[in-house]
Amino acid sequence: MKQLSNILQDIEHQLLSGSADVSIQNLHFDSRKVEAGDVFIAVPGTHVDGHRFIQQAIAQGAAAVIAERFEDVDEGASTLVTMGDTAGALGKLASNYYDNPSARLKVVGITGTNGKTTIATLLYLLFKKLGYQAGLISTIKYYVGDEELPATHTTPDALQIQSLMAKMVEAGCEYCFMEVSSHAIHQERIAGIAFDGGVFTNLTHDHLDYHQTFAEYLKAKKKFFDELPKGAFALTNADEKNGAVMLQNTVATKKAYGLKSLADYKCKVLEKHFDGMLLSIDGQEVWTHFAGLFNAYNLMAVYGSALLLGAEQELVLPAISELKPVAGRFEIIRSTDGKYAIVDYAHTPDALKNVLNGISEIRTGNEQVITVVGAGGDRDTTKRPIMAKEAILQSDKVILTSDNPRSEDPAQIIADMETGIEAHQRQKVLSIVSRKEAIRTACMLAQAGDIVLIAGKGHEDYQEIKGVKHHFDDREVVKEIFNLN
Ligand SMILES: CC(=O)N[C@H]1[C@@H](OP(=O)(O)OP(=O)(O)OC[C@H]2O[C@@H](n3ccc(=O)[nH]c3=O)[C@H](O)[C@@H]2O)O[C@H](CO)[C@@H](O)[C@@H]1O[C@H](C)C(=O)N[C@@H](C)C(=O)N[C@H](CCC(=O)O)C(=O)O
Ligand SMILES: Nc1ncnc2c1ncn2[C@@H]1O[C@H](COP(=O)(O)OP(=O)(O)OP(=O)(O)O)[C@@H](O)[C@H]1O
Ligand SMILES: N[C@H](CCC[C@H](N)C(=O)O)C(=O)O
Ligand SMILES: [Mg+2]
Repeated sequence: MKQLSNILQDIEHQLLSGSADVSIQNLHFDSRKVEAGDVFIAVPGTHVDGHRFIQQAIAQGAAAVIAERFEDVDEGASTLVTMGDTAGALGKLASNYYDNPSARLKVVGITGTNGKTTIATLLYLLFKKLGYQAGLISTIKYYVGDEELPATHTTPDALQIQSLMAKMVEAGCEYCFMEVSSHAIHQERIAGIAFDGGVFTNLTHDHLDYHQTFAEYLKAKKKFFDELPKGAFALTNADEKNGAVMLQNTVATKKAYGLKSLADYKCKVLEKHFDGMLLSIDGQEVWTHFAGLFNAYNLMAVYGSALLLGAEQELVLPAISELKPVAGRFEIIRSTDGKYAIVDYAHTPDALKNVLNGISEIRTGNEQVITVVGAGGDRDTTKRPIMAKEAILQSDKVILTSDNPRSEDPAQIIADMETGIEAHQRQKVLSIVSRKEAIRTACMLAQAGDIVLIAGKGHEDYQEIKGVKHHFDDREVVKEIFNLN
């Protein structure tokens, strides 16, 4: 059993009352989970301040409470400790609690607006192919070696991260690949992790509801690289305008991948097809099962990271050649009469533009592109009209529909998207609130050879309407319409 003093190691704090030599059970930052013998850490949140729940945690038998301040608190039998920034300390406390698992793993964090899940998942699969045990923390799933666990967040809270990493160490993993979201950086969910590498993909419009301005969003992403330790690598996208900015103040070893600009890891696209691309990576020809130029970038991030982690090029390239697309990322479903549906998780203007670019690159003739797209409720509203605009620019027909409306009125979200449409484009657009009906209509409008892009939900197997998650899977809906299985 752990003592409170064990978890306070190397963290500046003041003991306000009680003893640090008290035995402790579990750590919690949610008072509702506190049981006798646990430690409650009060952190300021985005909705309420966790400091409001200190008395409740004490009443539930907390052995200790760690907070930035105590106001009108009757400590009872609990030890009280104060420290400057509890949100920042949470990860370190948890790391101490689990015997610093990240120091025993090679941890690579991937950040940027788009491509994180793809790169993290492909790195996990690549290192498994190379014969290592690895862990994955990503939007779709968490993996501890081969054990699959449901994902709650792209980057979960600090306690969950450290607990997952402890399980990875226990399962014999050597590597951990994790997505690092801007929310996680801003909320310090990643504090206390000993990173061995950081990867930057790109920075485009998203999450401005949370970060308010693009400059703040950029600052959050950059903080990740600013705080990487010496000895770690910082791998960036040389062709992205914010790529160099990200590494401006890092002490980590700076490296870059790219297709156009000067870079340490270089790539050329030799051939583009529906079922893959032929790439030249550092002068070596590699067939890949990925379509879309953006995936050449993702694969270069994977390749560069693998080499920086010490893997050998002659083993990495053949393994890359065997990798397959990640669930719901440019997933192609073909009907028996020759129509193509592509299910893709593009839920930002830039991702939508890129995925449509990807489709344009492989169009051979007069195929029509019909795009079905919505936008999530309770999320950045400013991206809605821009997403509609991007969809129209590269589609012959667009059906605006619902994504996850969450607490919002789906018709209003569609109306917000419609403001991005110009009068002369109106005849190209249909609005259908039911996502199933929207997909059905698109598939009916399509002729043999045509491409139906179903964007926004990718791997998701639910649709959240008025706070309730209903089972819904774009891929299942398409297969039913195409009479497959
Ligand atoms: C806006 C946001 O990011 N919120 C996250 C945040 O919660 P919060 O700050 O809002 O919590 P709060 O309700 O204000 O409560 C503050 C504190 O009081 C505590 N509390 C609260 C009530 C109580 O009775 N007792 C108590 O102790 C809470 O446990 C918390 O510690 O901290 C929580 C714990 O880490 C997260 O679960 C929660 O994620 C919410 C659910 C969420 O939806 N987040 C999304 C936006 C998110 O993080 N997304 C990114 C991906 C984005 C992307 O790149 O696409 C992700 O990494 O998943
Ligand atoms: N490198 C890239 N550049 C631009 N767009 C991309 C890139 N990689 C993927 N995309 C597009 O973005 C979508 C989301 O990809 P992915 O899930 O890998 O990103 P993510 O960063 O994990 O997103 P999230 O923040 O939602 O977890 C894909 O379905 C594709 O349309
Ligand atoms: N991680 C993103 C996922 C968005 C997926 C899209 N389908 C939506 O619901 O908006 C978010 O939570 O903003
Ligand atoms: Mg992701």
